[in-house]
Amino acid sequence: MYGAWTPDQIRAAEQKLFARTPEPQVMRRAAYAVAVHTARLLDESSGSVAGRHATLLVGAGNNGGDALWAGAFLRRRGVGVTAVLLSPDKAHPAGLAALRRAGGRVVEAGGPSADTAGIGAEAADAVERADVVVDGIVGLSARGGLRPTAAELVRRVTAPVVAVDLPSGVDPLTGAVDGAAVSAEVTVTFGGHRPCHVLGAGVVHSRPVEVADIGLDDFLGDPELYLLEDAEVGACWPVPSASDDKYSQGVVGIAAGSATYPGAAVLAGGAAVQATSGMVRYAGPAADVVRAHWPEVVATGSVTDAGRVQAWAVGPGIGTGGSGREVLRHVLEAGVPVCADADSITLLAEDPTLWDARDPDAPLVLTPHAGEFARLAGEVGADRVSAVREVAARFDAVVLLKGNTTVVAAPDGRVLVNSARQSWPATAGSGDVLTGLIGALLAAGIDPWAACGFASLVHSRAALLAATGGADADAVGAPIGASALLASVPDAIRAVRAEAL
Ligand SMILES: NC(=O)C1=CN([C@@H]2O[C@H](COP(=O)(O)OP(=O)(O)OC[C@H]3O[C@@H](n4cnc5c(N)ncnc54)[C@H](O)[C@@H]3O)[C@@H](O)[C@H]2O)[C@@H](O)CC1
Ligand SMILES: [K+]
Repeated sequence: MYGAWTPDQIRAAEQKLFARTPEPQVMRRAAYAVAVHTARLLDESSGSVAGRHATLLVGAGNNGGDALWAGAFLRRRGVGVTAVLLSPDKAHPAGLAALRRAGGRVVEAGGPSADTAGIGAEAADAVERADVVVDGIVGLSARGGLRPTAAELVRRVTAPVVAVDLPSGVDPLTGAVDGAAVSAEVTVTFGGHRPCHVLGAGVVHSRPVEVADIGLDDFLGDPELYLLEDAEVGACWPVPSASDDKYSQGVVGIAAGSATYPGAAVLAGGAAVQATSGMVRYAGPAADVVRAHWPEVVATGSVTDAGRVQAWAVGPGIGTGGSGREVLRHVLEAGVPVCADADSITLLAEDPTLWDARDPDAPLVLTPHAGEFARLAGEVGADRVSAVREVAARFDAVVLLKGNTTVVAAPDGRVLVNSARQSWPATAGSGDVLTGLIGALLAAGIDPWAACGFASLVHSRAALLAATGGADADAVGAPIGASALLASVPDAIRAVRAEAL
């Protein structure tokens, strides 16, 4: 897992770092990393470094300082450098002096020759002929969308962009974009990810993020967010070993579907079958249909006569009436980890006495989409991380909020996120598959918070593989249904396990 820290956490860590290493030296380290990645991008995109032209978009603070120092380093590589100052009187003095000493040009964004859009001729020309642009407009102190001049300059950029710390125009904390924002070919950040690199539109605007070491690691503390890596999911995914048998990997019970809606039971049960080698029990009125699709599932007509299980997944398609409520109550009383999804969440929101049925020692996982979350705890709002963290603590449950970026909060405040990169999982029945994956991992004894993260990563990977026919993340895809997603689960598990080798 790797972490993402908020601007406040980063600033606090930087203050501790500056007690040991002078700030100007830290900035030069940061700027040098920016210069290295800018030279690499120049080489990749225009075939050479020396003789090429880099244009720096320089804001009023230290983000601009990084860009100016990076420009000075690029000058040593024979790159022509022009700094476009958005706030000439506030541009970082030392960085400006360093760039000038190194033979860089400095122009104002506006100035007397400004056109109707407020852009001066020299600035327009610098953006026009850039082979690469370094975005030093704003970083950790960004507030709101880009200001008009910055937005107009960014609109005119056609060359590839290296974003310093984060793409300007993206909210550092939520990743939200309100109006214009830089789209970077690469983002160079310092010490660790920021939330905006992994949340909302920020994921797309940041593209790959390179984390430069500026000596911050010792001072960062626990991150605001954790991110899973494929390799660790692959390393932890339960697979049978010599000493295993059909019981030892955990038996999961699936309480889903109804006679009228058997599909959810087939998808959730199938996902549990594909996820691990443990036995899968199904309990509910869709037993015949489930048996027909998955003969390995041990199916019974009701939860009351289902055998022992190590975990339950309950909810999809059970309905929000009396029978669904009794199924949920029985499962909550079973005293094993429960993944409650779909109708279960609506039932829990409508009937608070159901919480009393819960065995206090048995972990509960809730997997709402935004609508179910709202029923349970009100509208999510822009800061999804804080909302999910608060609800997880309130209900003493692991809460997985579905979305393009899935947010998983544990009752103790730990939050992990998984970005689906594209939106292929947004299809009917997709949630039923996720529930089956989570249930199987809970039965295998995986920590509920981690189980949600692992399942979410494999689920989004399966969707991508199904949509692109097994190609890589940026390949062209086609819309999929949940059955295709389910069919790609084994490929997704193989893919992440292969990364672990
Ligand atoms: N303190 C340090 O020495 C270090 C800081 N670092 C750099 O410093 C940056 C933080 O610098 P600062 O805190 O000085 O502030 P920024 O450089 O992030 O922002 C500068 C100014 O831009 C203006 N601004 C805010 N929102 C804007 C928007 N939407 N559009 C246009 N302008 C906007 C504000 O006046 C703000 O003070 C980091 O992102 C990082 O790049 C790194 O070099 C690491 C070392
Ligand atoms: K920036």
